[in-house]
Amino acid sequence: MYYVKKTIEISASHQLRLDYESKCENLHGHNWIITVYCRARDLDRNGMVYDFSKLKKAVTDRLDHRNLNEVLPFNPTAENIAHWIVQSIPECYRADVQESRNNLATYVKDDDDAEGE
Ligand SMILES: Nc1nc2c(c(=O)[nH]1)N=C([C@H](O)[C@H](O)COP(=O)(O)OP(=O)(O)OP(=O)(O)O)CN2
Ligand SMILES: [Zn+2]
Repeated sequence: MYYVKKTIEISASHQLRLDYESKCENLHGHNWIITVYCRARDLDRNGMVYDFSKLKKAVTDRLDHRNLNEVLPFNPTAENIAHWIVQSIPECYRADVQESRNNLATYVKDDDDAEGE
């Protein structure tokens, strides 16, 4: 199995919809660090699991310099964003979404989800 990992930095705002009072319900921004992990049993005809440039583009085109509430159809928590990235990129099995130095969420595809790879 081959593995690649790409780290991408984006700037984006969000506000969380929560069932308790929180400052995070106010619109605010982060310089997010997103790490995308991909794997493939075989390389493509270019000798790659997934082109690093294309991985960056897949994330930045959709999220960079955006209000995440406007471009994502779910509550934009770090966990939900990590899950969305894994679902959006077929070769991706894990995503780390870091809001700040202190806050990081990871989603890892279940083995059950990986059937048919
Ligand atoms: N499990 C999650 N908890 C929180 C999320 C999240 O996505 N998943 N997001 C937020 C907010 O986006 C907020 O920006 C971060 O809040 P907080 O940790 O309180 O930020 P601080 O800068 O005050 O915390 P430091 O510890 O000083 O970095 C909230 N929770
Ligand atoms: Zn936030």
